[in-house]
Amino acid sequence: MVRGRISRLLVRDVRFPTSLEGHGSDAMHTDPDYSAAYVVLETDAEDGLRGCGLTFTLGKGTEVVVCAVNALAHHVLHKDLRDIVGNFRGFYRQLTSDGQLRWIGPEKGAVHLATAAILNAVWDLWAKQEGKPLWKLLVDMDPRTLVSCIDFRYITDALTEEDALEILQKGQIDKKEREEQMLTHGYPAYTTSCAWLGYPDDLLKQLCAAALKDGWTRFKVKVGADLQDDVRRCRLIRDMIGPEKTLMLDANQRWDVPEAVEWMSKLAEFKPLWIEEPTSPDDILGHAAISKALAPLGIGVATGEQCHNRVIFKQLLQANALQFLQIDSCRLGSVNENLSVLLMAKKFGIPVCPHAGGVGLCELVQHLIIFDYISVSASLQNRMCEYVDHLHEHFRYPVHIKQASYMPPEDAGYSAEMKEGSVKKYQYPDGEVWKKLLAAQEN
Ligand SMILES: C[C@H](O)[C@@H](O)CC(=O)C(=O)O
Ligand SMILES: [Mg+2]
Repeated sequence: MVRGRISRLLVRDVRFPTSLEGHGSDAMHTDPDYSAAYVVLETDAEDGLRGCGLTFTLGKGTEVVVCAVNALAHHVLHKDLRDIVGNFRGFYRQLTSDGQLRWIGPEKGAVHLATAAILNAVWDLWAKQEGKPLWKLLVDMDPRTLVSCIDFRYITDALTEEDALEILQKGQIDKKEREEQMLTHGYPAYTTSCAWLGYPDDLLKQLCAAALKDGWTRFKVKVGADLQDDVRRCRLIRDMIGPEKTLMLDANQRWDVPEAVEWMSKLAEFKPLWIEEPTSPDDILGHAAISKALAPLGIGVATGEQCHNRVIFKQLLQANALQFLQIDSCRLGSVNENLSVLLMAKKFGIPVCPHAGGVGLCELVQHLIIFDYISVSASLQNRMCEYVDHLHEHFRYPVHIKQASYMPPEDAGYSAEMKEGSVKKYQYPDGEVWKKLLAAQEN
């Protein structure tokens, strides 16, 4: 069924001026323009199917990632899709081991984001050719094939191929029931849309009231820039949602380790479930120290949206440094590397609560977490997937939220395909939106 040689790779720099209204703002990213390095793969198979993939970036960072995608393109061009997916572990390793590009990674930074964009497009194409949404392609795949997509290099001290196989084989039990449950009720979500750091209090109140009306029960608030502001905003949201609903806080790496502990002690009265990214995403022992200090206050540590690769996740797990693990469909090396992290999380008994939002992240990551529930974790305890209500209108197959849950996508593919009209309009710098904005800046 898998067919065709990759005949063309096209990558576009697509940016949305979200910073103009403070959407997506946090304590470190004060002017985020949600953007994507958007990849389209064409083949010589005469089925008209194209593989679409992206990685999430912010504004100017996109041009760097676009360059990296072009630099990696020769690995995928003229390859037979059968050869790629037939030896997916080998292909993943080929992309991440490019003798020259590896020097500016390895498996991190712009070159890894570019790897994710390309591989996301490959998975989209594969799922489209099989006529299934990606989550279903994964759910129906036999455990050995799933394991053959994973590069275990650097993680065998925490997860061996045999461990992975055992977890996936256990995951086959009652799989059909869990699939039915997902199709009926969806995967539980939380919203970050009400409380970006740049939003004034009036807007916070208005958005929170609307979210409560729509049935949301879990809310994330951005913190970390100013303690008095945080106290005021947390009080406002906690008063509106009441004591029973769930509140999470996100500092986006703003603090040093002792500062994180001290600051969170002051916010503990608002009963947050977790503090997300309290410090540098690379500081594994720092996260462990914060976890230990905040445990008596009933506050967990969540991190992952800027964890470069499976090695960082392995160490966070080994060091008891996190209580909630946040995979990201575009930061890690696509489905391949995310599979290894989902399996490690299962082995260490840590719940996965994916990072979404941005542009396209909700569309993609819903597939991974639905697969995780059906075939790996088999649990919804302490688990939820982030949702952000921005930019879905630019996708051909946007997410479908029902009663604060992600409903499993039905269309074939990885839901990454953008509307061509949107790509043209928001392409940087020559899309109509940017031409106007850039001209206005000059005057
Ligand atoms: C810059 C992004 O909007 C970031 O704040 C997202 C994030 O931390 C989250 O969704 O969590
Ligand atoms: Mg975050």
